[in-house]
This record gives sequence, structure tokens and C-alpha cells, in this order.
Amino acid sequence: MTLSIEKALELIYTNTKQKSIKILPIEEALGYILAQDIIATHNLPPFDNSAMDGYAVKIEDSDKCVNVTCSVFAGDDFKGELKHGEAIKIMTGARIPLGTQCIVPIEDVQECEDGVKLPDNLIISKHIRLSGEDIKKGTVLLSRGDRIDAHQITLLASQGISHIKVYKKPRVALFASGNELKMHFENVTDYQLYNTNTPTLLSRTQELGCEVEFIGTAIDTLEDLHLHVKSALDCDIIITSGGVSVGDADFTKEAFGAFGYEILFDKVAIKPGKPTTFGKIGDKIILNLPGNPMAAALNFELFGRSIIYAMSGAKAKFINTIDAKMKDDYKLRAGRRSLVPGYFDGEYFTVCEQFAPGMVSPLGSANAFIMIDESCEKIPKDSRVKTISTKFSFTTDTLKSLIS
Ligand SMILES: Nc1nc2c(c(=O)[nH]1)N[C@H]1C(S)=C(S)[C@@H](COP(=O)(O)OP(=O)(O)OC[C@H]3O[C@@H](n4cnc5c(N)ncnc54)[C@H](O)[C@@H]3O)O[C@H]1N2
Ligand code: MOO
Repeated sequence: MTLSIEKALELIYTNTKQKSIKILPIEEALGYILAQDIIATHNLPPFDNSAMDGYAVKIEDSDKCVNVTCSVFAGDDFKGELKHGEAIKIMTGARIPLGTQCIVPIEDVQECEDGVKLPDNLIISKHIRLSGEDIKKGTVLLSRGDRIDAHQITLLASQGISHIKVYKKPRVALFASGNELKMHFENVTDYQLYNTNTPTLLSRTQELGCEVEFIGTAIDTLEDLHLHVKSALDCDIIITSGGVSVGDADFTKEAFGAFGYEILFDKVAIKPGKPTTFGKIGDKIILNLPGNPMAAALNFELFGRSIIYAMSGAKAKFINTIDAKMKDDYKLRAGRRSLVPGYFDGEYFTVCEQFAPGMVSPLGSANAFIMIDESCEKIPKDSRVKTISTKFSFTTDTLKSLIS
């Protein structure tokens, strides 16, 4: 039965279990998904401090010449107290001396006989960074399901957190099938071509934070396919390409069948990508993509990416879109949801000049695609479309419609 994309994605999300957890030092946690909430254990800044190199002074000394008694540097444990008629020279980040009411930047004072002449417009608390104004002890800094990027590591380090609980990365096994295929490091003859799907999926799954195993390229025999399936079964997700159509050498589903393949869908109302197949062997998730390179790549972006997000433990596990305006009119044949690759420049979406399911060239220039509703025959220039990025990960914690 041919399934709608919505139903297919629902089956993916309901059948994919998230990974278990482990503990990692934060310097190794980049790209992982946090498996705990992080609560601030202390204020940041930890103490009131100066935002400027300048002078710690009292408001009532505005427009006066004051004596500079000493200097305080960041990292000093200065215990003295500021008195009327005095200034303490202070550096950015140094703890504010007791009795300070504001900081005057160095460039705002003039030298005078007894020290420095203060301006006449002093404002209470000016240039003082208050303890806790950035982070308050007890607040939730990061939540379970957040993806750890460089700036999340900033927050963790700011709290002196050395180890965190994360979800293990999904382990993906990849192989392609086809007698005509050779690896990029082999020689091809005039009736063969290079396997481009597996290197593509290998790179993309790595980009998406998976640990990846490249099993190889199978020839179109059940025996060789069985060998490849067996080698892939110790991973969490197996993604294949090719051999899912109705040709006499399309054995992929049959080969998985020998291992107890429970197929959850094997036809989707989408163009390209109709024969995309999804299912399980025990708790292993299987995605069989069509062989045609552009079809495989774009269908991976919908189904493969959703499997990875669902397994990753990420809170924002649903693909999200970015609105764009159509650069030009675009006409198409109605009847099936169509995936149309193109380039999103931040404002406009330009459809690739030429594309077809079996091509690789559109993948080089496209950075996004749009999924067009089956009822649509024309998208006018300047109309709004929802682009699905293939270069960035825009995700959301609520399921959104992806259809333009
Ligand atoms: N009678 C029908 N024929 C086809 C149908 C159909 O419904 N009825 N569907 C078509 C559609 S749609 C697709 S998509 C393809 C999918 O076929 P397979 O998944 O079985 O893929 P293959 O036949 O193995 O290969 C298709 C095409 O792609 C090239 N290919 C395959 N793998 C790779 C790879 N790893 N790297 C580069 N190129 C690859 C292969 O050489 C073929 O040209 O079936 C249609 N037929
Ligand atoms: O729909 Mo196939 O997946 O044309 O290329």
C-alpha cells in the first residue's frame, strides 16, 4: 500500500527508540545530545566586578578631584574599602571593593593635582557587573534533549561541570547493491559506474552525529546481500540503497526477509522515492532507499534524518522548514507529492536548472528542497514556499507540516 509522507514519518517516530545513555567529559561531548538537565550550581559572575578598566568611586565625589589609593586587578582578593574622597584604580573583571558605588572608565577622568578629576554625571552601579546577572544559581541552564554545541560547552565550563550524561550516538551501517556499481577507488569499465550513494550517506550520517560503518557494495545475489545484512546487524540503523524496485535483480527486501524483516512501509506517495522501504529486525531499524542517487539523497533527508533524530534523544526531533520566496514561476505535474531541489539564498529559492531522480549533479548545487503538495500545478514567482535544508539542521520539538 502506498503511504502518505505524514503516515510514513509517524511510523518512523513511533517505531524508533531513543538510545541509552553514557557519561562523557565535556571536551568530548560536541554533537552529543544531553541526557540530563543542568542546573546552575553558582552565580555568574560569582562576585560583583568591574566591566571597565577605570576607577571605583562614590557618587557624591562626582566632579571632584580624588586621591587614587591603590590598584585592584582581576584575580586579586582585595579586602580594602573605598572611602569618600578616594578612588581605587580597578581593572576589568576585578572584584568591586567594598563601598564602591560606580566605576568610571579610565578615558572619562582627567589627571589633577591630587589624583584624578571625576566627571559630574556619575550614575549609581554604572559599569558594575552584578553577581548572578548572567546566570543565577538554581536556574536550569540546559535541558535533557539539547544538542551540545560549542556554546553549550561554554555554559557547562562556566559552572565547572566536567562530565555530563549524554545519549549514545546512533550507530549506522551502510551498504549499496548493484552489479553495475564499483567503489570510487576501483576501476570502472564502460558498463559500470561508481557507487555514489554510500559515500554520500556516509558523510551525511556523520554530519548528523552518527557513528557510521561502511559495509560495502553488494552484488545482486541473495547470498552476497545476506552477507552484507549479517555484517550490518550489530548497528542500530541499517541504510541501504538500490534493489527496492520491481526489477528481476531487485532483491533487497527479500534478502532482509531472511533475517525476520518486519516491513512497516514499502511505498510512499512521493516523487522521487516511491519504493522507499522502512522496517525493523528486532530493535534494528532498516531504511531501504531507492538506488537513483538524487532520489536516495532526498529521501534520506526526510526519512533517514527523522530516524536519526528520533533515536538521538534530541528534544527538537522533527524536521523544520525555512520560508523562502520563489525566485521564478515553477510548473509541475500534479498527482504526487514532489521533492524539488534548489538553492535557498536566505531570501529566494531557485529551483535547480535540471534534475531527475537518477542524477547526481543537482546535489552539488542544491542546499535545500521543497515538498510540493499533490494538488499543485504551478508555484508563482514570489510565492512563499517552505524549504527543507540539506546543509543545516533546523528542527523543532513540535511536529510541523513540511508541505508548501
Ligand atoms: N517497472 C518499474 N520500474 C521502476 C519503478 C517502478 O515502479 N516500476 N520504479 C522506478 C523508481 S521510482 C526507482 S527510484 C528505481 C528504484 O530502483 P531500485 O531501488 O531497485 O534501484 P536500482 O534499480 O538498483 O538502481 C536504480 C538506478 O540507480 C543507480 N544506482 C543504484 N545504486 C547506486 C549507487 N549506490 N550509486 C550510484 N548509482 C546507483 C543504478 O545504476 C540505476 O541506474 O526503479 C525504477 N524502476
Ligand atoms: O521515485 Mo524513484 O525514487 O524515481 O527515483
